[in-house]
Amino acid sequence: MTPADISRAPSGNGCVCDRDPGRLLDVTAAVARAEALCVPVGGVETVPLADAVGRIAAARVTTPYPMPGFDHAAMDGYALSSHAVTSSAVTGASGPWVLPVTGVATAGGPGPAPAADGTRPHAIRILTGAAVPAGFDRVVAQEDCTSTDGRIMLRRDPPIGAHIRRAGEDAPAGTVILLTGTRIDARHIALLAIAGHAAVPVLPRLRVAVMTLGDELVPPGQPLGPGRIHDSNRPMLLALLAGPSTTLTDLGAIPDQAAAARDAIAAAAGRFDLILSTGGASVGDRDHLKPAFVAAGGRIDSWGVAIKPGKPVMLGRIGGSAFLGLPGNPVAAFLGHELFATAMLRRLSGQTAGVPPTGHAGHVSGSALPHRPGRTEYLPARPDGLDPAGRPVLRIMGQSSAARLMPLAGATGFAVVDAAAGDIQPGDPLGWLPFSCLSSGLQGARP
Ligand SMILES: Nc1nc2c(c(=O)[nH]1)N[C@H]1C(S)=C(S)[C@@H](COP(=O)(O)OP(=O)(O)OC[C@H]3O[C@@H](n4cnc5c(N)ncnc54)[C@H](O)[C@@H]3O)O[C@H]1N2
Ligand code: MOO
Repeated sequence: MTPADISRAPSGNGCVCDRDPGRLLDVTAAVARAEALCVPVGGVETVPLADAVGRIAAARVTTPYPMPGFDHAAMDGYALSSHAVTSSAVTGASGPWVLPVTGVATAGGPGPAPAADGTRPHAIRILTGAAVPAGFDRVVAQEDCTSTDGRIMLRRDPPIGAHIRRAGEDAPAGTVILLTGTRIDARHIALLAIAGHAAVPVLPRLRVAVMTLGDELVPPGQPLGPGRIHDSNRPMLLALLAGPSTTLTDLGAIPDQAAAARDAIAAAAGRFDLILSTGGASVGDRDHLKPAFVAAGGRIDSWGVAIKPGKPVMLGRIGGSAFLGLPGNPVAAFLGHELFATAMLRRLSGQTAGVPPTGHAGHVSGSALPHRPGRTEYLPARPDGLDPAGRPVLRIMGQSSAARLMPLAGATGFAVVDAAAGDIQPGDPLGWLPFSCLSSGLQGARP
């Protein structure tokens, strides 16, 4: 196909998709479509625990043991035998009681030897973590008794089970300790380790590629000519996407030429689970993304989402890859990652939904904000205390713009203005979408 042919392929609002091309998609519907373009990856790798942080569990894992594995002392002190009845409720007597101490149990130690004369001890010394020997049913902390000449004197009456952690009280043997689709973090590593698992089944890394479109783009470190800018979207997206569960490929900056965009997209098709681009997504004469994508053999699912910033988003599939075409404006590209790329990566890795695209409810605006009904608007913001009614307040970081990186850098998430809302007054409700790079990122798991 020649560049002239490519320029005749669908452009502007004329996407190859099954909806009214003149209408913008609602953000929740657009995220659902983005997810639906992604087929969960198969396959399993087994990795040692040391390499498992950030990977996605490919199967559920159970504990072969009860956790804890045996009854053990929760305090340093003395274990009392079940026949050393001290309770005033049982004996009618009241303390203090004096008991001989005739053995010792330490964590990991063999425990007290049986008495040669067959007598049954009343009390043994026991240290935190030591198995409670058979026949003992209470532990008294050493602070709660006095010890002299191999005897202890108790003033208080420890109830049955005092300071004993029971076998299986955390989880019985066979309990599922890791769900398929969980993004593994330090807590899961601890669970796997205590259950004796040295390795864990995880999904293969997701293959993700990033390209930027634009004649004006110059890599950081190289001199700028007139009208040129340093490419910030590609390093930003690569930084957002970097992690143990992805293998990233930098496809570089592609000039604003239809054939160059087509060739770059065709060369990437099918080699990755997800391909992201920024720029060239709008309706200008040099915005080649849509026609080039079609010319490369891609199927456009949808184009145009009712969000601000970042309206000209293209979703599609090409050669087995899901494709996300984001606008060039840096805040729009960042938001597109938060809304669409994170949802697509979750679906590819078999995870359940994370934060809804309209954010968590319950927050309010700290200031008046102009808003025209139509698009869901995302404003860089940060939490700023509670209002008199106890509701969390969001402070907007500077004037709204699709291109200003400074407010974004000062924010910890997006305040979300409902598409149907008019101008916002202080105290009006806003959604809250924390940045994925500040939280644990991909969330949720399926059983
Ligand atoms: N007539 C219309 N014009 C525009 C519309 C529209 O509906 N009608 N939509 C506007 C909206 S909304 C957006 S968003 C932009 C997005 O357009 P593109 O995706 O084609 O992006 P570009 O034009 O290529 O770039 C926009 C802006 O961002 C800068 N940029 C691009 N790439 C990078 C990068 N990798 N790193 C840093 N900055 C980048 C670029 O220089 C431009 O300033 O279109 C509106 N126009
Ligand atoms: O919706 Mo586009 O990202 O402003 O300016």
